[in-house]
Amino acid sequence: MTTTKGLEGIVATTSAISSIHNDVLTYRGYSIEDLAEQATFEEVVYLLWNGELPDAVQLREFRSNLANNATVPDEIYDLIKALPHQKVHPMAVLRTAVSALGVLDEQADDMDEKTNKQKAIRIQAKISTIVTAFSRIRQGLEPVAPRKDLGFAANFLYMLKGKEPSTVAARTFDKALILHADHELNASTFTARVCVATLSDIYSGVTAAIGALKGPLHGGANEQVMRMLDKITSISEADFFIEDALAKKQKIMGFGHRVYKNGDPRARIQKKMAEELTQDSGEEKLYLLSAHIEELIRNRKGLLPNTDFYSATIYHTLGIETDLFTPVFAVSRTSGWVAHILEQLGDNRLIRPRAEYNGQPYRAYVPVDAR
Ligand SMILES: CC(=O)SCCNC(=O)CCNC(=O)[C@H](O)C(C)(C)COP(=O)(O)OP(=O)(O)OC[C@H]1O[C@@H](n2cnc3c(N)ncnc32)[C@H](O)[C@@H]1OP(=O)(O)O
Ligand SMILES: O=C([O-])CC(=O)C(=O)O
Repeated sequence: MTTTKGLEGIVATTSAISSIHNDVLTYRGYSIEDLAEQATFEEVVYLLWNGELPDAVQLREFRSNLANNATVPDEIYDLIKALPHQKVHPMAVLRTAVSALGVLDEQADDMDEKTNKQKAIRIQAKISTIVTAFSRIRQGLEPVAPRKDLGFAANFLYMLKGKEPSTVAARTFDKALILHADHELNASTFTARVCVATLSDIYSGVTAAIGALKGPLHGGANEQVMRMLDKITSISEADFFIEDALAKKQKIMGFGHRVYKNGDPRARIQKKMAEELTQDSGEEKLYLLSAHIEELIRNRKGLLPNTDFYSATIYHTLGIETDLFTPVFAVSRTSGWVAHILEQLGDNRLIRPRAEYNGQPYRAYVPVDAR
């Protein structure tokens, strides 16, 4: 048996959804650069789930399908209100609420492809409503109902703030969602696939994936990046802060990657987005600090930023609360999880690897009185 710690380098499945090859990331064969520049998030979700970009009619229908399914049942609002708002992490709320959506969906256990795709639409559409409702409820505000005339990205920001976002904000957020939509066999996607490969339902798969995304070595890193940036109040402080963290053998959040060793292509796009957005909004200080830290870590450790690093600057500048950064990632990545769940179920086999045993050798049982 061969084993590598953390399954590094192990090819665990075939997949036709996204590819990372020579540090180039593609979704269904389209480069992430082209999609981020030219597509909308809805087009990308359709692409991930169906294998092809939609034509104009298909896109219109898909958009209205999402918009028509964005309202959540009252039980979800009641559940969110009943949770201890000030103490609980929004990712824990999201995990609980998506699981509850499954409880309330009478078709949760219908496993045919058509019904699974309808449930996929329902989950993708409702997840924005859940995240934004939680944010408002914990501030003592009423949740804002989704609007049918807004695109997915604009609707999220509208439900969060209660007012329509600017065109720049909506487009920047749309692009950010595209960049996070899928990423081959990352930890949360693998989790989703393992879960549904037992023939468990799609809600269980997404709930399990949310749990895996929450951790700071994965999606949770974007929140930790912002917490770090908040602690460093000026560029002149950054050198000391980073040196100190490295001396203490702490990991610098938003840097390093299991697969990319020459840099994450998404981070390059996000860096430019962060620069433009912060210049536009007069918050350039945060971008300049981030760029300085990137330079420091590159020189000190040879490490490059991953997709979580500049996300922090972008989300913060868009006015998103820091602990909502990872839920925002989940809103986008749901599209990838669902694509992988559908692919897994389309040609399923139970996922059950082996463990190389390194415990005690075979030994005789000793009765409790004799121990
Ligand atoms: C969307 C995403 O999930 S992107 C990843 C988000 N996560 C983060 O940003 C958290 C910070 N980064 C990390 O912890 C890691 O780089 C990971 C988890 C992303 C990848 O981990 P692995 O492939 O297991 O690499 P591993 O943790 O073994 O690191 C290899 C070496 O680089 C160092 N290293 C890797 N990342 C960092 C970092 N961010 N800061 C400091 N040192 C680092 C490790 O300490 C280790 O050094 P050593 O060989 O001297 O012990
Ligand atoms: O692929 C990974 O290991 C982590 C990552 O970048 C992602 O999920 O977007």
